[in-house]
Amino acid sequence: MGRPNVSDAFPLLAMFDLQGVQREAAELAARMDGMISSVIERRGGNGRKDFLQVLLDLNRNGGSDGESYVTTNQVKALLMDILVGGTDTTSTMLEWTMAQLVKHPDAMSKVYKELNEIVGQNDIVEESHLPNLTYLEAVIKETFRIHPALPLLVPRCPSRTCELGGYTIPKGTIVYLNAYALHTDPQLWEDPLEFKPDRFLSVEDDTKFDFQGNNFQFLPFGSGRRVCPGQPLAVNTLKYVLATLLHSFDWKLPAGTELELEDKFGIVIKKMNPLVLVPTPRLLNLELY
Ligand code: HEM
Repeated sequence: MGRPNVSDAFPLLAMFDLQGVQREAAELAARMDGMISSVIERRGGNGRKDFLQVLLDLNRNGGSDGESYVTTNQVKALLMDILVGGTDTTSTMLEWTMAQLVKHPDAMSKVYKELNEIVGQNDIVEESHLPNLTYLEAVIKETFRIHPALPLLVPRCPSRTCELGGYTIPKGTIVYLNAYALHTDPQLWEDPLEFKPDRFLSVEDDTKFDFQGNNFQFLPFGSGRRVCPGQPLAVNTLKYVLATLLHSFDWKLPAGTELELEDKFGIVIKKMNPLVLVPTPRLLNLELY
């Protein structure tokens, strides 16, 4: 799954399902539905208060207002959204960020310096450190700029004919928005293909390039009403996992190997070859591991 489907670009071909994507998707959806149903059945009412339990309580008892009720199918759809939307994207971005840091030792040293200052080598990374890791955040933004996980975002389809930038877009047209082209447009970015995290630190207004899609120059999570609903979770997870991996270990390529940054075309743009790195502990107190 996750590969491009020719029927998305040529809807007339959809009925033929030339690549078998629709059939495969239906089979996978049925398997995932089975998996999620069994998780829900096994959960019962064991008092754990996590996201699933909140949804199940709403499903079984309704909200405190007696109205905010969710159906079992809605619970399943939400879990499916998190699994499908949140796993490949986050792990892919983690891999790209580590690859860019290994490729750019200057940036890597600055991340280590920041971690030493903010966290310290006698401590482990806590959620409270994350807002102060500003250089790491710039590294993440620069990686998102050069490697947006979903370079064409989610396709749009206007429900009525509209005018946009002097073009008429007929009702029902499938519109793709090329975020990668915006992220690497030489009219918008200086040295667009160079990895330069500092560009995000030198802007005076730090909300100029936030992750929320308010600036059409930078759309790693899309924009508007289809903007990624998992954005805050994704950014915090990425920051926390990266900070912990980098703070705890030095990372080197295995001897005799070279790093390449080739990508593989798909709905989520992944590295062509998986990144392989060798970790060496760097914390002063081994009990922290
Ligand atoms: C680094 C991680 C992630 C990246 C780069 C990413 C990126 C995106 C992008 C670009 C879109 C399309 C937005 C648009 O077209 O305007 C999207 C949609 C979506 N994302 Fe994410 N996402 C990430 C993590 C997550 C997580 C953790 C979740 C769930 C917990 C999630 C759930 C979704 C869903 C459900 C949609 C579809 C929204 C809709 O069509 O209305 N994503 N994501």
